[in-house]
Amino acid sequence: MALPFFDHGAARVAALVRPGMLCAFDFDGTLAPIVADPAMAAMPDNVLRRLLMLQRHAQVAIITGRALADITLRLDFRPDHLIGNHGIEGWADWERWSGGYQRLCAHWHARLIVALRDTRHFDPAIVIEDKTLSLSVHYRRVRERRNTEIALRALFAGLLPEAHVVTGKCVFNLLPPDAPDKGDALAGLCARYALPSAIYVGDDDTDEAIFRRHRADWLTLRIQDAAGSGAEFFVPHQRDLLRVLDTLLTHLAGQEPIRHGAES
Ligand SMILES: O=P(O)(O)OC[C@H]1O[C@H](O[C@H]2O[C@H](CO)[C@@H](O)[C@H](O)[C@H]2O)[C@H](O)[C@@H](O)[C@@H]1O
Repeated sequence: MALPFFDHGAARVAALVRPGMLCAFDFDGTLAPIVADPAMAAMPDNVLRRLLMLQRHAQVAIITGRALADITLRLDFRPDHLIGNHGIEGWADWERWSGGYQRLCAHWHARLIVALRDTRHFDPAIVIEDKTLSLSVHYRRVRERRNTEIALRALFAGLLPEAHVVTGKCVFNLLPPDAPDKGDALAGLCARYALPSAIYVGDDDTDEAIFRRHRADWLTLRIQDAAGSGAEFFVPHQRDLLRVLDTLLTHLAGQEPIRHGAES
């Protein structure tokens, strides 16, 4: 069970936070507030300012479910590491071995487009986000979410080869079954760059691939607690991210916390 970060996290932060560590974040719902239209998601300036300050003392990574082509356009800074498509995209050699994933996703995409044309069974507000190496099937704007979830799950169960389906916020993510996940991505970064420790902040089921690893050199934090989450700590709201970043800055740089308020 995850513990409230601001009540119970101090000792772990003091033990793990040190210069040169990795500070890694999910994007949607973590660095950027959730909005109804995925195309409108953006990181607020007060988050950007803190990430830039963090980069003076630590390496900053973003590990997102979005495609790299998409996330790159949404960032006004260059993170030290950027991994897309839930852990698949962004490695030095990923293009060499990702052709199979592209073909698989193109095949699923074609099947889903045909099936979703049947508006007796599927709400026309369902939207497929084609990310080349994975698909996201969004249903935020449908009339009946519960029925839509049931109908979509039945549709996905008929896909061959079978997809690895990860739920999210009004979305089903369809991933190649043998693809690396976010846990592999974070472990890969730590190993490749010999990083002394890592903190990871995420908000979603796709981040559980990191949370459930329970490594002593990782501190994991979920935005909004969830039953069964493997995260070590949680904070209740996305807006609490600012205080989390300030806590890290205070430990990394001995910096006075930034005042919270309208101008923060
Ligand atoms: O791993 P993440 O960076 O959190 O990406 C997860 C998915 O985020 C996006 O969808 C979610 O955010 C949208 C914007 O706030 C929201 O409209 C949608 O309902 C959410 O599911 C993104 O569109 C997906 O590709 C990511 O997989």
